[in-house]
Amino acid sequence: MTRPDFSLLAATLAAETPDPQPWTLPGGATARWLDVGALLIEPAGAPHADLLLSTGIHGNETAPVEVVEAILADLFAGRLAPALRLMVLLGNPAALLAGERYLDYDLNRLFDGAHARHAGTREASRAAQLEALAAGFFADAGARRLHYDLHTAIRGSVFEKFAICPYLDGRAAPAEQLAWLEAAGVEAVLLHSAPAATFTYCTSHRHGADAFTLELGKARPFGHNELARFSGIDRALRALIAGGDVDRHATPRTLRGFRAKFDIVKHSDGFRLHLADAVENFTALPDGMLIAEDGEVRYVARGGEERILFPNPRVKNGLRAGIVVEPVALA
Ligand SMILES: O=C(O)CCC(=O)N[C@@H](CCC(=O)O)C(=O)O
Ligand SMILES: [Zn+2]
Repeated sequence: MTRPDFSLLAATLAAETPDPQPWTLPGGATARWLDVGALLIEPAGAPHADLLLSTGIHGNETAPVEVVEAILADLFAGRLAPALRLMVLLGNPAALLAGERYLDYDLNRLFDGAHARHAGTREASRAAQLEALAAGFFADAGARRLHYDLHTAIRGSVFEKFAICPYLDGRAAPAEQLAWLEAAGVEAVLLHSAPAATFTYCTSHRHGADAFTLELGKARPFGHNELARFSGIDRALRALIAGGDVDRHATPRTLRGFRAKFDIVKHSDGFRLHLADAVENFTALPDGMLIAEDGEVRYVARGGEERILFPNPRVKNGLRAGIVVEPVALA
């Protein structure tokens, strides 16, 4: 992958109200800004799918922004011809500019209406705006609705690239999607066990999208990403956008499955996490280990099969400070 010659962040920050005038891309597709950090690209012919690609939901996670920028640069130059309807959303431009996960509140805890409980924060109004853009996009969509929300993680990980499938209200994750993720270099998938206020739960639950949060490596500032490490997802997205053959009967072969067993919640400033900063995502937790405690509440590992994901004692009180996961067979 080469570094893109188009900056979605710079283009987004250049105008408070983007020019809504559509323009034609080489090959006949059209592009237009729908709102701040929201681009819609429509193919010249009938679309084979409707794809929402979101990135920069967290302002410290910059590599996926560069992956998407490189794809956009090629679409704009006619080096890549879209065969699907594509909406690109740059989640939190102000936080990206600051290089921070968020400014006032974690944006990925404010979807599916949760923004109403945090009115007045900058992220609450952005979550409402992104939710409305997603609703508008999927209102005009066909049957094949996709949403990939691209992230990188604060910690290193036993599985460098992994996907998170939001709670599917009792349905199984589609095997064809899991196979696509595997082909994109994803090594493991976490299946959530409960609704959440994340962007992917919102688009899955409200709009019937096959939606996944993708964790593609370690979070680093702009200018410090090794883009070669993102070539798998880059290739897979380009093939999808170009309308490459999709095997609807494909099944995953090597992908490891996990399910969320319980959340570790930070209730107060007294929260203590008993894991060093160097502990990676998906590290196994020995039976009986005290993972964290908060006053009377103690989080203890049971059975020896459990692993830790996203341990973070610095989240706001009331939010998830880690997830304990366990292996599960993928159907
Ligand atoms: O590295 C971390 O601690 C967080 C990485 C990240 O932003 N993960 C997402 C996962 C969303 C989901 O559960 O679908 C998040 O925490 O928002
Ligand atoms: Zn993130």
